[in-house]
Amino acid sequence: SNLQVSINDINFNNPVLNAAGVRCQSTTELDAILASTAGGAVTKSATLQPRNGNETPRMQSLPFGSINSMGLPNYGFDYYLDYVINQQIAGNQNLILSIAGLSIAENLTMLRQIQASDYQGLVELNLSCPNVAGKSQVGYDFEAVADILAAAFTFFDGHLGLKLPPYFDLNQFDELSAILNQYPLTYVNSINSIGNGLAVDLDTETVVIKPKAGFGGIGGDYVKPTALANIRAFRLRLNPAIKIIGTGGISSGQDVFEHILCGADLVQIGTAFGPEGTPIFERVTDELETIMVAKGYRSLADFRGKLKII
Ligand SMILES: O=C(O)c1[nH]c(=O)[nH]c(=O)c1Cl
Repeated sequence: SNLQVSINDINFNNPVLNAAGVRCQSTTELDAILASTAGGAVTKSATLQPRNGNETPRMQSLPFGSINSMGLPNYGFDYYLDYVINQQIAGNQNLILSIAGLSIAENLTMLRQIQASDYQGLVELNLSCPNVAGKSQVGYDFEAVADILAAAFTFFDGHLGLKLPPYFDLNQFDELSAILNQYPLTYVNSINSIGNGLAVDLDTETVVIKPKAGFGGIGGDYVKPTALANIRAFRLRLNPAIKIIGTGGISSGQDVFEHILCGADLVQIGTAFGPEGTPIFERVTDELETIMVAKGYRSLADFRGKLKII
């Protein structure tokens, strides 16, 4: 079967990438993803200056997923811009440069530097980091989202995607989609972790991560129903020119199939990529192909967005 996808003339051999944040902070980690079956690689969300991030323990695996409050540890914007440009020079177009400034001004500064550079690939503006103390997720402030997009598109003409937090109210999908449809966005990526969850250790009767008194973003199996709902809701509301990347709760070919059935063009794996490593990409794409063959689908377009109601 044909697993190929194109996003604005950028061709992917298969739809399965890593999600920003897991095993993608260093060039070594990013090279390993590109050397694997993954359809492409996403960089750890960058801030203008390098950051150490929050105190440890800041990520724990849980029975059905993960909890994290990493606090945006990264080697700084220049490190990642250099990497994606070098990959572009080497002929690789399947990179996504993720940025997560701590202010609207910082995000616009990074976008201006990208605009001034030779980078032609995808840019993911992360509006949904839940783990910087004192900073609420921009994605939950619709006026701030509108302000940042209005400012960005006065100068930025690259391929801009938005990484959004999960929403849980249908009126939010209506209201935010009406804003997003006003801009030439390349894609929306739903979802980021479900912010400020809590996990408990029965033996010690403590929380399991140190930052923010144990509150952190939840990922993995726990979040798949929320991810599928966000993908479906945005697909039904957004301009078809705005593609969708599905993230959240993927650890099998079936999960990928479900994300694409709900409307995803590409998908990203975060939590499950941690313990399994790069072999997950071959396993998951093989499982997806097996499902497609069993169902008689020859391409992703045969079933993308075709979830039926009953
Ligand atoms: O704490 C983090 O670094 C982090 N953790 C997440 O779960 N999502 C994000 O977007 C980020 Cl930026």
